[in-house]
Amino acid sequence: MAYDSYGILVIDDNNHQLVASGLARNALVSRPLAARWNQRLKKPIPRIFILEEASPPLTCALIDTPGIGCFIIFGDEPDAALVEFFASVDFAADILRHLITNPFAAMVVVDAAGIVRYLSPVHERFFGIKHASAIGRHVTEVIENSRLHEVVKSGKAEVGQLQVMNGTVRIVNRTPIFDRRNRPVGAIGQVMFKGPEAIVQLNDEIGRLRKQVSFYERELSGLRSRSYGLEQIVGSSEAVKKLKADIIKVASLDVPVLLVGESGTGKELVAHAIHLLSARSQKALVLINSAAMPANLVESELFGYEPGAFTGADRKGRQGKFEIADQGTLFLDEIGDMPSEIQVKLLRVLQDGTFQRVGGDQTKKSDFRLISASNRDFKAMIAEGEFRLDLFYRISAITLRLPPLKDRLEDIPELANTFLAQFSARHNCRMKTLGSDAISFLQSLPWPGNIRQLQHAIERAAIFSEGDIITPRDFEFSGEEMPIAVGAVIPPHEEPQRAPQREAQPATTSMQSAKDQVEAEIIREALRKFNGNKKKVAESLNISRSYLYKKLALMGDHTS
Ligand SMILES: Nc1ncnc2c1ncn2[C@@H]1O[C@H](COP(=O)(O)OP(=O)(O)OP(=O)(O)O)[C@@H](O)[C@H]1O
Repeated sequence: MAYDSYGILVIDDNNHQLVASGLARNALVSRPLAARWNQRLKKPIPRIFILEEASPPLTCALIDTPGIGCFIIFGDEPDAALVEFFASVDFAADILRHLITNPFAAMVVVDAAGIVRYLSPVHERFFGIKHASAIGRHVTEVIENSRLHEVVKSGKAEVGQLQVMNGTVRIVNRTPIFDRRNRPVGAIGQVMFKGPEAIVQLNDEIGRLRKQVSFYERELSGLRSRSYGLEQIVGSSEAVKKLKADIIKVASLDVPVLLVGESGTGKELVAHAIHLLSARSQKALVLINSAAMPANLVESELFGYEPGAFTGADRKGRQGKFEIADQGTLFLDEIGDMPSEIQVKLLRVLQDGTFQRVGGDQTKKSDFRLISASNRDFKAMIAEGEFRLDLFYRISAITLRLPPLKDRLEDIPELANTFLAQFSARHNCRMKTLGSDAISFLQSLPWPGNIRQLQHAIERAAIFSEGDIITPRDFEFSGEEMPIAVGAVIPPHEEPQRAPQREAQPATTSMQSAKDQVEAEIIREALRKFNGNKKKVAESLNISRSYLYKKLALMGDHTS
């Protein structure tokens, strides 16, 4: 059927067609419209709808007054999305009105030539221009820094851009508009007027994130350049000199090495140095901490697993640390905490280098060098049957003993200065120095947490000290803050070493409460490390279990 472009059908209550022009002269159009009009009380007619009965379907609009209906018929293809919107939302017009008059998001509409066709009232007020006076002018004459005319040309939306207008920064969205044949017909600009304070907040947030990014960049470059070589092991005491000489000797021998020493003495640092000085340095150093891992995961972590080996397993299966460490070095930290069933399996791997993945039956081989570490007493563990003697022989072909900090107090100045320099480089701040009284103070302490504890104490003092020179006072607690690790967990039968007496200080009470707080923190940390296992906590801190329970009661622990 050949259509005119438009049609009008006016019809009254008695179904008399008063006007039928254009498309409405065709009975295939007017008849179904008349039928709808006739049924309108039973089935209301939307303001805009598609007349599906016509072929092809036509878009129609209805305007009615009591007794008279006027259908306007559009010959073009119907715009399904628009018609559907108008047909299904009976407050569609209110939405449109809201969009163009919203006081918080002003709108400007330009045509394909960049001429303003509409400017919302809030925008007019903002620019101080008379109502409707912008219409017909090029957008660049009306709106400072506008790019809407460019957006029409490029056809590319610009979202969330900052635009300076009237000396104020606003966030704008610029969107090109296309007709149904995808031809650019104009563009709309939306300006967020609500809450300029939100922009200030956003700016602050961006500034904060930028700082954070640059902090992590510095951290990362520090990590990358960190060679973990011998030079990382700070100290010139005889004990450290001997340790370094031993590391050089054992590194080139391709045999297992066991590192023993209290927590925080630098066992991991030494493992890195041995690996870097060995013939395997170009391959991976794979780290695994048996204590930090739930017992049921140790096996799959070490040996890997086949697809579907257990619930929650990766569908593709996964390589274990042994496989990953092939040709390289495996650092097994806290080996003393390894469950006994895994000890047997580890022994087999160390004997012939073969193993099977969990859930698999294929024998795999890996050639790695084992460095293991522990702060536990192997003699006692073997005597109690907690650690296999045959495994101990296998892992300890060479044993290096790391000296505790209390045996090398002369290294404290060098270590402390290194930590201060690292701290200032990491946080991009001026380096503080330690006064000689602060150094003697640090040298008077027992350091059960060894170098890690010293490092934390130095960093804390660097943060909290007021001046550029750190004094002994800066290692005391401030307000509710934890004091630095002045004391330690001191077994009940031992007397703490006394810190130098300082002026105007309620010495006894503050030292006692400092000691209590330090003990509490160290106990809490150990509880976290050993998942609340009090036997292990007591062992690792070298205190009796009854003393631990007493302390927990004082700390208000109700799990004891
Ligand atoms: N000689 C040293 N020179 C400089 N830094 C050191 C030295 N020894 C240890 N550290 C630092 O002290 C911290 C603890 O060291 P590390 O983790 O190697 O100790 P660890 O003996 O493996 O401890 P744990 O038994 O608790 O795992 C690390 O930040 C490390 O860089």
